[in-house]
Amino acid sequence: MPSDGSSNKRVMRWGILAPGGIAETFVGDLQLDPATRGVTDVAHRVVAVGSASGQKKADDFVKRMYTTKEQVEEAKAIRTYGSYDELVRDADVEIMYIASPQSHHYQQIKLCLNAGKHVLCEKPITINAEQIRKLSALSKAKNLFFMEARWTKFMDIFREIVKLVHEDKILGHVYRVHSDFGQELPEDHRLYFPELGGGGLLDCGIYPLTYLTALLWDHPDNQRARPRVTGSMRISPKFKVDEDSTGVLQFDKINATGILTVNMRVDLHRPAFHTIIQGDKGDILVHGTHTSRPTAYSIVLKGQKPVTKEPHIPGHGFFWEADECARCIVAGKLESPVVSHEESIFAMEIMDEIRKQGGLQFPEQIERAD
Ligand SMILES: NC(=O)C1=CN([C@@H]2O[C@H](COP(=O)(O)OP(=O)(O)OC[C@H]3O[C@@H](n4cnc5c(N)ncnc54)[C@H](OP(=O)(O)O)[C@@H]3O)[C@@H](O)[C@H]2O)C=CC1
Ligand SMILES: O=C1OC[C@@H](O)[C@H](O)[C@H]1O
Repeated sequence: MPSDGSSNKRVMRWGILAPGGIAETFVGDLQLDPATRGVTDVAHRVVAVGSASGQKKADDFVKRMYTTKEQVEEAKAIRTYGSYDELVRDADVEIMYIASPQSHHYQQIKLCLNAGKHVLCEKPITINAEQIRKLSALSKAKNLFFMEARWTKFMDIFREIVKLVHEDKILGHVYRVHSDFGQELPEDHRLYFPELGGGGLLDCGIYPLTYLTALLWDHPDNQRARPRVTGSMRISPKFKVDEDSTGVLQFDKINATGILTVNMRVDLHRPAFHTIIQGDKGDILVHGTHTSRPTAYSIVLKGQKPVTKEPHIPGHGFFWEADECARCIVAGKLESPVVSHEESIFAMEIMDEIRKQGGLQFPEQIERAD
């Protein structure tokens, strides 16, 4: 069956800008039949792919991603381009998925919005808060939907954990959330290049920050009151990016502390948990190879046997954010309440503050917001 399934569904027509590593995972998820996740109202179809490295790279991407007999048939209708300027002029594309390094997001989001396309852009949305503030205003002026691809927030398991804490209050008063992202990376990885917006904080720190934001900043009693922030960074003298960063967020209104840690030299979280939520009744430990993709959680209440839950994830998990984009666009919404512009701006303000205290500045050409 083609990925758009039955004709009753609203099929969103996607353009893929920068077909690299993560674009493969994203398109792989778009190809899954929505019925496998119980979705019947929306579906997805890639209609165009554009690579700045040449049309051949876009062609190769399509060949690699569309391999079954039905997919090969579907791929015949996909247009490929050797530049982003040509891609954004494709009149059939409704929404653009931007999958380039963060250094390029600001300019490319502007390109897409100015061409009249809705936008889903990979995380971290920009290099700093000034850039995302400007993009938020531009998307509203253009009447276009725009969202940071903070996919973790759309996962069923993530929503389940937040519900247990906020609505069911199973941990009682939450005093502390500590979330970590550690991964050992080779020194030729893009995260070792400041001109690509490298370093641990922006690229991986966004996930621990997502947990702190959902659980504490968005706690019903906190009402998005701003935390006090203390930041610390160990910047590599050789690579000029942060290899290890910490942010401590004090939420005085709810008497709670959020701690985010990130590291590019050691896999801190394997095989244990990466996030611990601690209340006066016990803890929730969140597991998964990556903090971005929680796969299980354990509830450890005082005096009770720990209980571990591991819900089935029917794919990688990117399709949920894609479904949200489709539904918002159909409903005429310019942003999603799940990853709002306010939340993306808040995250970049926290990152700015940690970088200020830690002493990390990126090259001027990627910090500018003009
Ligand atoms: N949601 C998630 O789980 C993940 C998200 N990400 C995010 O996705 C984005 C892309 O990451 P990833 O796929 O690993 O990146 P890649 O290194 O695979 O690059 C992706 C594409 O970006 C363009 N690109 C790469 N290097 C450069 C450069 N030096 N200058 C200009 N353009 C470049 C190329 O596009 P072209 O072919 O057009 O030249 C390339 O195909 C990042 O923002 C990252 O944070 C990354 C991993 C996981
Ligand atoms: O978003 C991400 O998640 C997985 C990591 O390996 C990657 O560096 C990061 O960009």
